[in-house]
Amino acid sequence: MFLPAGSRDEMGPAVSNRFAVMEKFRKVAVSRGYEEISTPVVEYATTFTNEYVDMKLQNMLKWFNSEGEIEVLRPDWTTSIARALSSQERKPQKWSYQGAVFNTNRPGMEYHQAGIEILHMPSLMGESESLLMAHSFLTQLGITDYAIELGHTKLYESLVQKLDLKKDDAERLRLAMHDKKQDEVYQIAMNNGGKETAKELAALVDAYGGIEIIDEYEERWKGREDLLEVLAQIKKTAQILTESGSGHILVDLGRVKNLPYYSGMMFRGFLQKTGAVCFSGGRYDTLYERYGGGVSAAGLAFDVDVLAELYRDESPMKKVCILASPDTLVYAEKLRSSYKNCIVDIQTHEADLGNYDKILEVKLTDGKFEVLEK
Ligand SMILES: N[C@@H](Cc1c[nH]c[nH+]1)C(=O)O
Repeated sequence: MFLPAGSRDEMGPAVSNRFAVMEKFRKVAVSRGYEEISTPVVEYATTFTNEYVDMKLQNMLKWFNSEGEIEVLRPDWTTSIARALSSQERKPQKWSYQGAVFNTNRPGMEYHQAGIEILHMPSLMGESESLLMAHSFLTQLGITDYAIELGHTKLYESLVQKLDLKKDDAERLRLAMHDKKQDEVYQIAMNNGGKETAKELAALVDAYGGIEIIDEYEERWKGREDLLEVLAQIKKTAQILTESGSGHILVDLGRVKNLPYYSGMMFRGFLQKTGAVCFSGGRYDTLYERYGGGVSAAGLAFDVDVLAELYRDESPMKKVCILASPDTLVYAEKLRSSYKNCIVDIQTHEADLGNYDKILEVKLTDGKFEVLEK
């Protein structure tokens, strides 16, 4: 009633689990050599709607500023970070970040990401590091049953090039491909070009599953060096991940971009229990063209809300409660230091005492302090 539709308050474990996930992320990122970056939550809309990024204004939380320019609440970290880093030296860089992103399409409008961006690293190094970092972070969170899905923008895009598609049809086809609507993909392709391409694209809808799909497509695409090169990249990445003990690997050769700026390999992490996407990312070299020249760039972002929902503290601290009054508070405060690595909560008798491992009461009788265990 007192909040705009979609906005919500959070309290208790929903908040503490999120912070716990964020703390673990920070530890892993810092230990792998990432520097930290933060950009403002309010940006110009054009940072995200320009032709290089091409995100949809309709999904952004926006208003006019006093000069009549549209400002938005950050809908995407990757684009903001590209803006912020556009004038940096051209040498390998690894950045990590965490915070809210806003999108009117999502329930709650505000959601939380923790992510990494890797710049000026040779091809495959950025992709592999992103995924190895994901593995290491998920392992720290105790999540081992997840799958990594690998795809690449160039497969679908090079097949579609053979069609003569207007902008609207191109978007319809992309959506049909994204939703894996095979009949619709076939029809749109048929109406805009040749039967051969329609058949190839329809088949690509099903090119989803274990890594062995690559072998099948190596046969199918014999002689098409550009496509074979992409398959080789996916295969090499899968091999690096498998040899490093990372999650179960899947490929989706028919995957289309979920964000307009991807320009190479794309990846997602799925939790096997729920099927939820817990991270998403890819290569996006062309995003930097807006700022004067492409840059080798890859990264990914974790959905902190999805991870927080799963989070369980494996070794929770013991909870000690000390019951005190204004007369015994100073003594109780000193008593805290006797309980190292514990949560020490000073409370009064009105507190709910059901949730502690130990309850003590400080009593003052005839000028003497006494500690009683309850
Ligand atoms: N910004 C992307 C994730 C990403 C980070 N770097 C590259 N991609 C997203 O929100 O899904």
